[in-house]
Amino acid sequence: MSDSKRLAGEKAIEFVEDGSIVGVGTGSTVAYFIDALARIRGRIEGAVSSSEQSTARLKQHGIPVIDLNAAGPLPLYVDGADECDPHKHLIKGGGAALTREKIIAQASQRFVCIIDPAKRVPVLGRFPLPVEVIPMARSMVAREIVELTAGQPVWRENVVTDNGNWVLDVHGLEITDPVALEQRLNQIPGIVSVGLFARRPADVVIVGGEPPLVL
Ligand SMILES: O=C[C@H](O)[C@H](O)[C@H](O)COP(=O)(O)O
Repeated sequence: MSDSKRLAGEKAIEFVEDGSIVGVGTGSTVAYFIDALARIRGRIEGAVSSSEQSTARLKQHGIPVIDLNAAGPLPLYVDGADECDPHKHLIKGGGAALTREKIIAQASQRFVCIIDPAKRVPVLGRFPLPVEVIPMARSMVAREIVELTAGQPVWRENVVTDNGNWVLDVHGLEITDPVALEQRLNQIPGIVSVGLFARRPADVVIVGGEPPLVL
């Protein structure tokens, strides 16, 4: 598993443009991408980071971390996923970094998603859908989700996001229309962001293996 994550992360380096600022996601697969990026750090201007975790790793490698507001639109965003369907729609947020990830994905011209083969599914939903919520809205949002979907929201206790918020994981979904579900959930007050990347899916998916598969 970790070998396929490493192979996916290393393959993504081929998408990095010289002199650019690279958007960097979060997670164990991205950690391999950051390590590979370190080997070419002289060729890039820096990185925009989606989490404190990735910022720490980038800095350890001496890669300059640049504020998104100072960077403008990015040519490339590289990130992992918890699930990926055949339309490159994703579930993300297993590491609670979904909101900043979504912001950087939106700011990027090309989103390259790096996954191991186990992340590929025909229909999203086996992995519980993460939803970042403002703490005071947790119970209300959970009730709304129960009313709106067939899912069961579970509070991810003891987890506080980098933005100071909480996470609900919605179990038992079979997401046949990810764009519609993302839109509907986004309308509930108190939801900061939904870990569905359907309105802005990945552009390229790299599945780690020998050789890696580029979809
Ligand atoms: O919040 C975390 C991110 O969305 C990750 O990209 C996702 O959880 C996949 O992580 P990993 O590469 O560790 O499986």
